Amino acid sequence: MQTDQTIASNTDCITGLIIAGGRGNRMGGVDKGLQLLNGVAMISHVIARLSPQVATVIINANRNLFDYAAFGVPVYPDQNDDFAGPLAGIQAGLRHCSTPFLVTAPCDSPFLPNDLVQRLFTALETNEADLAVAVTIATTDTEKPTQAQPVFMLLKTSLSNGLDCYLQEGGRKIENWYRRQRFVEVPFDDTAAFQNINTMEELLSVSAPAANSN
Ligand SMILES: Nc1nc2c(ncn2[C@@H]2O[C@H](COP(=O)(O)OP(=O)(O)OP(=O)(O)O)[C@@H](O)[C@H]2O)c(=O)[nH]1
Ligand SMILES: [Mg+2]
Repeated sequence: MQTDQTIASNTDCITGLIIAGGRGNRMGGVDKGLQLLNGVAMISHVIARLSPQVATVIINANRNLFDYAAFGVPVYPDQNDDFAGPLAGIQAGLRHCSTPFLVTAPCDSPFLPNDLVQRLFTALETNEADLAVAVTIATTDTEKPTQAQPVFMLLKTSLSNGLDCYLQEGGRKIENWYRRQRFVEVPFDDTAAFQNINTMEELLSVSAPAANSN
């Protein structure tokens, strides 16, 4: 059984990487992590949720690096400036990670679960995997029964060289990469916690309930 002490020591060996290196095309090309949600930058919501779950937090961003640095955590851009996708952000995170594990989360999912890291870590250890990925379970019959949430993953830092090779060879798809590893998919039934904000309409619609709530 997992005690408070083992959970605390697990936290010590995990760095949290918030990936904010995208172009934000669907939001009109803005830097999504810096957009305000209920008066606070989206990345601030992610930092607040993730930091209690890890030893230290780092940010991957490709624009407005000084603005991101103002949140008080180290900021690292992708190795190249070709916007190669989230795996390039994970590569940057792995390069600057000094713990044996890295957990990743995107900057545009401000409601991520408070038990994300603990559940990914437990599944990784139990299954003797090198990588654990969150998967959400659909609540209605009409949706796909499960949906991988691959930007939410916990991985061993030792996968860094293999990821370098995959990117070097032109690999870009995060699912294709993680499926080549010893991986485990970890089901989460709270789909709302993984809500992803990609457009201005979505940003406004998630702000509204909080503003109207009593
Ligand atoms: N480091 C890095 N992260 C990226 C890149 N492209 C996307 N991401 C990140 O991957 C995650 C999911 O991407 P999207 O939601 O599609 O974000 P996006 O690419 O900024 O948005 P769109 O341009 O509208 O697709 C977010 O955390 C993005 O910041 C990239 O080229 N480099
Ligand atoms: Mg997104």
